[in-house]
Amino acid sequence: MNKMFDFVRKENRRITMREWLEEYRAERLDEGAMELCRKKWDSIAKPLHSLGMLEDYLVQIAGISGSANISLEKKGLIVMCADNGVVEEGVTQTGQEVTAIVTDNFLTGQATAAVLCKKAGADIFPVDIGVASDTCALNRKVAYGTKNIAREWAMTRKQALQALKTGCDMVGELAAKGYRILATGEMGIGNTTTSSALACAYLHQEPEKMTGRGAGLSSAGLEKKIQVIKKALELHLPKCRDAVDVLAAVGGLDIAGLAGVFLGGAKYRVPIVIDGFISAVAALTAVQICKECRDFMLASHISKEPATRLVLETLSLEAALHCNMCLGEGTGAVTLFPLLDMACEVYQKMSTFDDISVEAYQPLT
Ligand SMILES: Cc1cc2ncn([C@H]3O[C@H](COP(=O)(O)O)[C@@H](O)[C@H]3O)c2cc1C
Ligand SMILES: O=C(O)c1cccnc1
Repeated sequence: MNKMFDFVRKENRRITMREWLEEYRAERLDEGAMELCRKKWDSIAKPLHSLGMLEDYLVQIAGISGSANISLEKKGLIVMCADNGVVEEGVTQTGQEVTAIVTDNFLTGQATAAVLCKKAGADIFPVDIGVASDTCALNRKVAYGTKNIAREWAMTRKQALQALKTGCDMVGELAAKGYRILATGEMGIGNTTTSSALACAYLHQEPEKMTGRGAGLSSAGLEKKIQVIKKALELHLPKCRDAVDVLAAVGGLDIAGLAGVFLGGAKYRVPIVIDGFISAVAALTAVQICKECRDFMLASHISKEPATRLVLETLSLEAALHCNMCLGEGTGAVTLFPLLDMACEVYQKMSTFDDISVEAYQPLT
């Protein structure tokens, strides 16, 4: 047994983090439930497939939950909050202390995602998975921030695995409490830098193409950010053996936690909504670890960060919203909730062709 890995209790026996990952199994979509859902849509008194992607989202949700009887009553947003050591390279417009302030604001209702959640009827679950100071969020701290990727690995492989498991377990806990759909969000100054680094590594792209201005970086700052990502990739990638190593080397605890949430979606049959660029990179990370978990993801919007399209294309996922948003926190993902609720209302409540008189649908002569 490798002493490097922590012991955790599972099913009355002790398994290592590594064994946890090896034992992880994604469920498969329920084709029967999807077919029933499609048939129900086609029976509703409206032109066929006229709600377009809204119908497709619900078909996918039926496949994920394993039932054509869809309910989105209980909705939640998991926000993974963590600091990123690379901030000391000057790759962001604001300082690291903003992470803790916004993290606390999720619970007081002052952060943007909290306002949107309230309006959308969703509960918000901020998780402190690695903020550099103590916060009021749910304490699942793996470390007080990561190391600077321009100099060393962001975290150890063990920490990356712990963060993955933390995210996966969160989905299990919320599924047990009746949550039927979960959105993903993050708060971590500097995490567009780590996201771009991961996207470059997984998609074999150059930083120039995959790097944007994050939360409002100057042109000089953007050039610096690209050079920092280049340096980190050159320094660490040759030593990485797999996707978890890449995550540990140039990622962050926020992204690792979210990747775990995506793995959890496929394990516990819960639809997980992708937010913007950072969340999409976490989804990509999860798919590098287990490709089947992709079927349990719903894309919400296309972030303004330039690499988002390529990441979503790689995942073969289409997003309904094109709002030019670039805020993070889960704001784009939560914005999809009211649309899904409206689709659900039509799906559950509208008359079918069988219910109504067919003559009413005959053209007037
Ligand atoms: C006040 C404030 C609130 C935020 N809420 C989300 N982000 C977003 O910006 C950060 C990523 O951008 P970068 O890599 O440039 O730091 C993340 O924390 C993200 O969620 C915020 C950023 C700021 C400044
Ligand atoms: O798309 C995102 O996730 C994003 C973009 C900029 C800043 N924060 C988040």
